[in-house]
Amino acid sequence: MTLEINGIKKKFDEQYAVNGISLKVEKGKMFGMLGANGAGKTTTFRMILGLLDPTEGSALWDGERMSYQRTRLVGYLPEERGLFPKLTVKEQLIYLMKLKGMKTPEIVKEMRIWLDRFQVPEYENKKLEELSKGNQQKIQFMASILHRPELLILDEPFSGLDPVNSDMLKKAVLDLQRQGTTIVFSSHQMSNVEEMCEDLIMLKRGRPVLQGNLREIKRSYGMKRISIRADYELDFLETIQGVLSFEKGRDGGLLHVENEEVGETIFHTLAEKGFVRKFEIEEPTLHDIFIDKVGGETDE
Ligand SMILES: Nc1ncnc2c1ncn2[C@@H]1O[C@H](COP(=O)(O)OP(=O)(O)OP(=O)(O)O)[C@@H](O)[C@H]1O
Repeated sequence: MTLEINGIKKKFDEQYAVNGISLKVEKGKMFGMLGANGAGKTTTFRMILGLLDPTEGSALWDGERMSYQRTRLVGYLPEERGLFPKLTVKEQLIYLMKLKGMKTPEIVKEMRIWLDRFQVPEYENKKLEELSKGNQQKIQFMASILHRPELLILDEPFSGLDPVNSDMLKKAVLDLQRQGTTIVFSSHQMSNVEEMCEDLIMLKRGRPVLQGNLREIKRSYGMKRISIRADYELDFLETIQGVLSFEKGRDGGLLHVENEEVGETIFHTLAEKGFVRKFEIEEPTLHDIFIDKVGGETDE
């Protein structure tokens, strides 16, 4: 079972929101979709789910387009959370999961397992509006997975969660992956993608600007980051050719340079000037790469 997207495009009012994305996610893999606001992530998800028709190209799960008849196969955590504030947790999960073809006793059983796991068993009969935003999100997550989908699409699952809840959700997502669920998720928090995904795509204005295996991307990315500690003024580093940025720290700084050779030049320059307490060349973080590729701007 594979998620396969072939040259997908979506045009709204003469403008392409998604403009030629192709990718493959094998069963049991976790795939990250990154991009600034408006880059086309949600539109891509909606096409995978069959909620929007592509203008061109196709999105297939296990060789077929997603359709209402195949709804049980997929779970979706939408970015604009869609629960009923006046219904209790139990009422809405029963309503939503019946739409996925589950029966009430099975829903209640699974719901209790997950409420326990999320340490909120007392919420079963509470109205959604009585819950904090973070706890509402746990319920929304449950609504995307109680039916044990093969393919799980999570649009910004960690937004608005405190570190404890974020960790709890992260563990739950990783467990589902271990059990064989194929997961695609978007996040603005690069550290989560870095921790969880092997493969990713980075979008800018609906087009891929980077795609592939995260480790490979980092290894082969020209840009490097260098942490320096030295006892003398380092401002001159900014003027060296190939230096992309310099953030001054208390007794040193963090440099981004075009490539490793620039790093070597800097090392020799520093060594001639005096004692260097620390000089470390590292691969860029995903955050560095995102800023480099997408520029930190929004696409809207
Ligand atoms: N139904 C629609 N009609 C017209 N334009 C749309 C529609 N849906 C999305 N767009 C436009 O398509 C572009 C991509 O939007 P999309 O929601 O897919 O981005 P995104 O990457 O999910 O952004 P965010 O990170 O803010 O959620 C935006 O410019 C948006 O305004």
